[in-house]
Amino acid sequence: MAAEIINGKDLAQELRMSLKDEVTELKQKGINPHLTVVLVGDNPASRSYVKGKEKAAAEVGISSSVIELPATTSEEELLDQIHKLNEDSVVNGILVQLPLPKHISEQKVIDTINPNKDVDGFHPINVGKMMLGEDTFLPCTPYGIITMLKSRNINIEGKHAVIIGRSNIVGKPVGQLLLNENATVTYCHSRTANLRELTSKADILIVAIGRPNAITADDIKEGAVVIDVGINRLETGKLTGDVDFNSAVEKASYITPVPKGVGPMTIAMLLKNTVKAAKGLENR
Ligand SMILES: Nc1nc2c(c(=O)[nH]1)N[C@@H](CN(C=O)c1ccc(C(=O)N[C@@H](CCC(=O)O)C(=O)O)cc1)CN2
Repeated sequence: MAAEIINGKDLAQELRMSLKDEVTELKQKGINPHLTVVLVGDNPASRSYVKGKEKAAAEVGISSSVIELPATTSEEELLDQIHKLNEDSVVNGILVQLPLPKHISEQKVIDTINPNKDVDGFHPINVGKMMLGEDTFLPCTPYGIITMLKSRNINIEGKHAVIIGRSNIVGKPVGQLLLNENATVTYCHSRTANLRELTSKADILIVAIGRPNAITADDIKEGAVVIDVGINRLETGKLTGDVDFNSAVEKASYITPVPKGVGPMTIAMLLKNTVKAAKGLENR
């Protein structure tokens, strides 16, 4: 039987609707969540993601501002900008769109963001808290993946989760979040030997390779849950994931599509983190 498709676009829409109610209540208490996104350079994909973030924020009543800086911006100028945003009491959430131009250290920039405004959940303090299982801002894509699994009551505890990819944004943190839910986690990456031997044992397979259709039905176990994090733009203009959807859908129990899978959830979780950041102020 073909897998159930977990539609991230629909789930993200549901989440936005419930966030909208929460934001309305916060505003009645005088709390106005505000997100500031910093975009450096003119990467068309980044620009389009930032537009998506602005639109989604407006939909739930979160005010947002975008600071656009040229690709020639120096690291020092960017860090100065972050310091200003850290000090600005109107701003609850700060997000620096990645990737940054090569001459700027992404880690230095992330380290400079006030951890209480780090709605991406990338600051080392927030990463540490996540590892310890403490309440914190969770990175948006991994948080979206866990939310997708929970939306279908997919059992994580005791399951073997295999992650392909070890980026700081997706691979590493999603493995940690699954471990926090008592999964047994295996990380695979470009140097992994016998990849198929590992992927074919996965109850939950998270694919974040960055190569179109790299994983096919032959790589997965019958009944596996397959989460495709890849977003690859083909020469034809078509968007495709890292998983060969047409073959995998016949073997998996659940699968996420691309587009309309994990991508929209990334933005929904960012809004959730921004509301959390604004609520933090209430408790101080
Ligand atoms: N500071 C950050 N930078 C980046 C992050 C991040 O979480 N924080 N993640 C990615 C990009 N990203 C959000 O920033 C993102 C990627 C994809 C989507 C999305 O909705 N994709 C759609 C398709 C959109 C299209 O047509 O191109 C989908 O999958 O349906 C949203 C956000 C890297 N940078």
